[in-house]
Amino acid sequence: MFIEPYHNQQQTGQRTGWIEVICGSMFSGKTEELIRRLNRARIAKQDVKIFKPAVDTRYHHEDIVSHNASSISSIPLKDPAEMLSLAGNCDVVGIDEAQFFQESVVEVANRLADAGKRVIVAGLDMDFQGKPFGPMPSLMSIAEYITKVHAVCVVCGDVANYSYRKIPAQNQVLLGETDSYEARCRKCFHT
Ligand SMILES: Nc1ncnc2c1ncn2[C@@H]1O[C@H](COP(=O)(O)OP(=O)(O)O)[C@@H](O)[C@H]1O
Ligand SMILES: Cc1cn([C@H]2C[C@H](O)[C@@H](COP(=O)(O)O)O2)c(=O)[nH]c1=O
Ligand SMILES: [Zn+2]
Repeated sequence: MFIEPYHNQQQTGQRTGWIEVICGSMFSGKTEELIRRLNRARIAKQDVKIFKPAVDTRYHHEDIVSHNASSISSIPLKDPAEMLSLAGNCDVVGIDEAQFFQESVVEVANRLADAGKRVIVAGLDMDFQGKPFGPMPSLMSIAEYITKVHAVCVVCGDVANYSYRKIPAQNQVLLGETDSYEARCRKCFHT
């Protein structure tokens, strides 16, 4: 269980920012974990801003919705640079489906953290071919904290870290859920 780190701000008088990445396959609980952390921040009376790529219209145009139907409202964006102005004076920035943003989201996350904000990023670390997805490897490189969550392999019940595509499409971006994808372990992904 991830516990919010304690950052002593008394000594410097300045807020210290940082970046957390939540990664894993589809159905691994990334969105649930993101929502859990953001809800806890709100309980702590922190001002939270939440963003997702405009391309992700799967369950809802604006809300972030988990496969288990928990949800939180968010602002859909085409360009990650918009986060810099929209974040304003907030304490915490949440970003879901980060794999769909351009590489510039890496610089934006750094700038938000440098400005003293806690930045929590969730996204797929690998695509359906088992290849690193979009800006996720770079985001993991610059993050202070990384949490890899796991699904359950629907074939054998083992720990799953791959998103197996059930249909023949070869383009990297293809929105979908259980209709097009299933969580699989290493062995079942490759057989
Ligand atoms: N194969 C699976 N392994 C684990 N959870 C699954 C699986 N299939 C469906 N789920 C559901 O998905 C939920 C996680 O959803 P979500 O947080 O949206 O995951 P992610 O954002 O990583 O795709 C689980 O709590 C569970 O109810
Ligand atoms: C593996 C893979 C996934 N996608 C899409 C499918 C879903 O719409 C999202 C992932 O959502 P989740 O919250 O992690 O379940 O990404 C894709 O476009 N390409 C892929 O290779
Ligand atoms: Zn398996």
